[in-house]
Amino acid sequence: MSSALSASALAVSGRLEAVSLDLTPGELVALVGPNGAGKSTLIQALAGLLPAEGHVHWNGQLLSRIAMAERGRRLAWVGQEAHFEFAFPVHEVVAQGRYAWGDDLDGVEAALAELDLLDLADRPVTRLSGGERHRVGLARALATQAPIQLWDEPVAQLDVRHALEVMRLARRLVDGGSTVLVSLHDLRAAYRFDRVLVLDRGRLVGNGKPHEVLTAELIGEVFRVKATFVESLVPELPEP
Ligand SMILES: Nc1ncnc2c1ncn2[C@@H]1O[C@H](COP(=O)(O)OP(=O)(O)OP(=O)(O)O)[C@@H](O)[C@H]1O
Repeated sequence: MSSALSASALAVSGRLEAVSLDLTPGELVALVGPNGAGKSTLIQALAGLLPAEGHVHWNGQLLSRIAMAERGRRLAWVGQEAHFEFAFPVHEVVAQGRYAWGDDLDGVEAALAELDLLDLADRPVTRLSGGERHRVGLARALATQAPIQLWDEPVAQLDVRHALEVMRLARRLVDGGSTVLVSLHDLRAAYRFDRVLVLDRGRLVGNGKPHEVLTAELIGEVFRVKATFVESLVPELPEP
């Protein structure tokens, strides 16, 4: 099996304990765990944004040996905080996703449309709502056209329709051969992923198919809640 991104014994002192995992092309992977479990730390370490022990390889190549611009073409990261310091218009922020490609604007318009930002394209990014800013961050990552997308809690602040659209986008990307890793707190949503990783106090305690990993027992141990499997309201996007 070819591996898009693999981590071996990835560790950050006090935050992440020797995590090893493989992310394969065409796979939609959820990362769950309680507050402080290390989800953001793991995502940042995988993206090479945080000094960490251990190794991250991209298709067998050490990520740290890959030049920055090349990394920017291969891997996109969306942080948990959608904070923008400067009042650039939304379309310019999204176009920043193209820097690693030498400033061509390929896909910027499509990314704006995908994240429902066309009407906000000229608005300074500092004058958007929290959810709108998150969508700008996602649009910028999408504009990179990087085959590995690492998204840290991308839907936590989105309304139900935009959240579903982001999940549909993630599914379309993996159907096209990309690898998408998404951290989230909604365990019901995690059930719809191809694979679930569970972090608990910096340790990877679950890695497998949702129904194998997200058992009532593990949920009880890790999240300290009682989980029961019942029918419930399921919002879905209407047929196109
Ligand atoms: N900049 C930092 N310096 C030192 N420790 C940090 C830093 N950021 C986070 N931590 C600690 O590292 C641990 C993991 O934090 P992390 O943000 O990765 O958790 P998380 O699973 O993403 O949590 P959440 O669900 O609250 O977003 C926590 O104990 C946290 O307090």
